[in-house]
Amino acid sequence: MDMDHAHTLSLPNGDVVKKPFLIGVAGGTASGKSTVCKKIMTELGQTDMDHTQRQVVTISQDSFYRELTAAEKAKAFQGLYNFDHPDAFDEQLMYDTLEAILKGVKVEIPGYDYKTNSLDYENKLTIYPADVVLFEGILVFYFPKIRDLFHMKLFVDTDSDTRLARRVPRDINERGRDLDAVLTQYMTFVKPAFEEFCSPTKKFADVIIPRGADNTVAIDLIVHHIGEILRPGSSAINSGANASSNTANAHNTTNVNSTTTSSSNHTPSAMIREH
Ligand SMILES: Nc1ncnc2c1ncn2[C@@H]1O[C@H](COP(=O)(O)OP(=O)(O)O)[C@@H](O)[C@H]1O
Ligand SMILES: O=c1ccn([C@@H]2O[C@H](COP(=O)(O)O)[C@@H](O)[C@H]2O)c(=O)[nH]1
Repeated sequence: MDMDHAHTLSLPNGDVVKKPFLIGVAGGTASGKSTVCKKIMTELGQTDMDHTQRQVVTISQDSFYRELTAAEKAKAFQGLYNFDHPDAFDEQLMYDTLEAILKGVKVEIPGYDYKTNSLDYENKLTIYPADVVLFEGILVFYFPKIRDLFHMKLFVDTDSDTRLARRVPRDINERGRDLDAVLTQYMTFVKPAFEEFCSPTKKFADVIIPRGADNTVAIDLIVHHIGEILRPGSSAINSGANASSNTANAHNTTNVNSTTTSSSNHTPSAMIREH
């Protein structure tokens, strides 16, 4: 297979397929990862479009949870299963799937049913070769081999009180949980695992988005950058944030403020790392 152009791959049989630009979107639970992805897709004009025609698609890391045994499911119903530990995910399947996507192969990904804690093969998502693939989840930067596949890495940085305040009603209203189980799971697993496994991966991000989807300045900047990358003839895919140069220096950041004044007291709209 020949990687002869920034946006396409030439197959040995002469076919040319799209070479997607892969973006990782990490962040704590209920930080707004899905909402940020939706906003990016909307701003790139991808809503109200047949999914086979989409240039931008979003995949959730939750589609790569390992299947639970009956005993594990019984624990999960009481909030006593650790879904926030890296071992809860099928790392190899995640890697193989992203590799296939990067090769322009059409893949099928199951949905995830939070009410039954299981993969949902009735609601599969077919990923057709796309220009941009967003892969979102709490631990998408945790696994080094997977981290190295991303051309761009975003971290949605929402404070833990706000995340908990969002998670409780979401899990009760949308994920079929009761208050006791939500709080038990949060205090026993979610919070400690965030500190141990998710939060330390923030240093790998190219762009940190404080306040998530509320941060329209950061989202506009990201959308503009993606637009530049996708522009025909652009060489941007091979520069800047790049899958082959994932040695982001945690100290090498530029703060982009939402206001024109640059007082150090302002929370930055986005922190863009320079490579
Ligand atoms: N900026 C925001 N303001 C208010 N509610 C939000 C905001 N962003 C997300 N939410 C809500 O918080 C919950 C979690 O958001 P979601 O995007 O699903 O987070 P994640 O994908 O990180 O788990 C959802 O119910 C969503 O509607
Ligand atoms: O069956 C499950 C699977 C996952 N979870 C929790 O979901 C979050 C990750 O999803 P977000 O949308 O990023 O919040 C993770 O913290 C798991 O604890 C679950 O409760 N049950």
